[in-house]
Amino acid sequence: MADTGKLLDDCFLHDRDRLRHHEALDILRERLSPVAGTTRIPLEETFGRILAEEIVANRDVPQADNSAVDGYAFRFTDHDPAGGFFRLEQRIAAGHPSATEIGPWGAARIFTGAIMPPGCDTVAMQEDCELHDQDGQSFVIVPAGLKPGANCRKAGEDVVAGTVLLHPGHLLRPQDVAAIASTGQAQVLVYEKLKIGLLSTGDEIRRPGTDLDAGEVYDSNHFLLRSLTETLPVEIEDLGVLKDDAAFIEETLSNASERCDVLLTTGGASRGEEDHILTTLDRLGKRHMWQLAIKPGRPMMFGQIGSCVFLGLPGNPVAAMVCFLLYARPVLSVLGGGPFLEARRFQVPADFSVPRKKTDRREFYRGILASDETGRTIARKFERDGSGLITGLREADGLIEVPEEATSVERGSLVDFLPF
Ligand SMILES: Nc1nc2c(c(=O)[nH]1)N[C@H]1C(S)=C(S)[C@@H](COP(=O)(O)OP(=O)(O)OC[C@H]3O[C@@H](n4cnc5c(N)ncnc54)[C@H](O)[C@@H]3O)O[C@H]1N2
Ligand code: MOO
Repeated sequence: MADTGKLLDDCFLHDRDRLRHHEALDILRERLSPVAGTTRIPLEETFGRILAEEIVANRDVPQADNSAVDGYAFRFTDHDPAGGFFRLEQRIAAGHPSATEIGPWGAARIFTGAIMPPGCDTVAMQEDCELHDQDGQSFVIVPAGLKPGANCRKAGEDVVAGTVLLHPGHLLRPQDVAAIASTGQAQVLVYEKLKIGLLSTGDEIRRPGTDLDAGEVYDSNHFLLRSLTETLPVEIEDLGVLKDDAAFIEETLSNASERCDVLLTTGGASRGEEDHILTTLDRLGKRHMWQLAIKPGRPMMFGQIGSCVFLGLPGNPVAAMVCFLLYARPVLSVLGGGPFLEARRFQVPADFSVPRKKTDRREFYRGILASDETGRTIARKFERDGSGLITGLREADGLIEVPEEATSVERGSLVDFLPF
């Protein structure tokens, strides 16, 4: 057997000596801050971007009291004396407000979204009303039972002028963009997209579209990580697949670190002689964390080359995805100006058991949500643990997290579920 004659400095490392999941998260949460610049862009381009300014409503929304239905507007205090019998005086469509005050026992034909005429405070739906013509005058008969202010939307009932709608660092969702639009703001200050250099490593890795020779595998991780990364506002530079050649890896990483905010690699993270990522990082920059007490994902690596953040994900696809969701996603979000997007969790009863689990490490199983016979949500475990099985990721709805101190998982006990 080939022997390098060198004892690796981590060969006796136990999980209890490795950095724990929460220690790693605490370090990342405390030490990271945004590196992205800011830019003012048109509102239509802001979906999925991270806000860099406070959004304050400079007007009431809606701007004025208006009708919520197609119907007839009247003054509520007139209802009893008029016996619900109102003279039709005006017709008001949306976008065509009337400045004329409604007369005593008078009503206005009104349409959804039209501004209430002066004096009116209540609207009856047209389906509930009857029309009546007498001596060339139209009347509307409004039934009893409406509450004062019914079917009238008040000025400012959605947003009052001066309200802070959104804070800097918010990842803009469709409803946020709509809220900004509703206040009339057309340009928004957001963070620039984070520049991410994405690269795979390994002599055996090939891009789809070419034939495979013996021992080669397709670069599924590139597509996994590209898709995961694109859920954040990023600009991806595809740095391709790096051969296991130390000099070439060093040159590529060194050049890329000058143009990218972040380098995201997959493979070569552990300590085989063919795993050059770690040694290259040590030569070019600083390694801050490596080797976590988790499964899968143990060889996860954090560092920097100059001012470029380095995230070295393991090569096994399951480990790559787990590490991306647990660590890379919050890191990329913070660097891009956003929140520390820690995985959300809820508790569900386990519909599986694990008789023996190693302590001192946190384990993440591929979890499938199902319903039991009473309709209660339960979590199943994808039965095979292999870190190379994309099938488990595909079948799963999320991850089941089992903490360090657990020695087993009993069927029926509550487990943490982290949805994808
Ligand atoms: N002696 C030890 N061996 C290994 C250890 C260890 O601690 N001691 N750790 C294992 C664990 S855990 C993991 S995870 C893997 C990850 O190590 P690397 O990041 O160095 O990954 P590679 O060796 O490059 O590849 C592992 C595996 O994944 C496949 N791979 C790599 N890149 C891709 C890609 N872009 N797309 C699809 N599949 C990819 C690769 O072919 C290997 O099968 O190391 C264990 N070994
Ligand atoms: O922990 Mo590795 O991360 O099994 O796949």
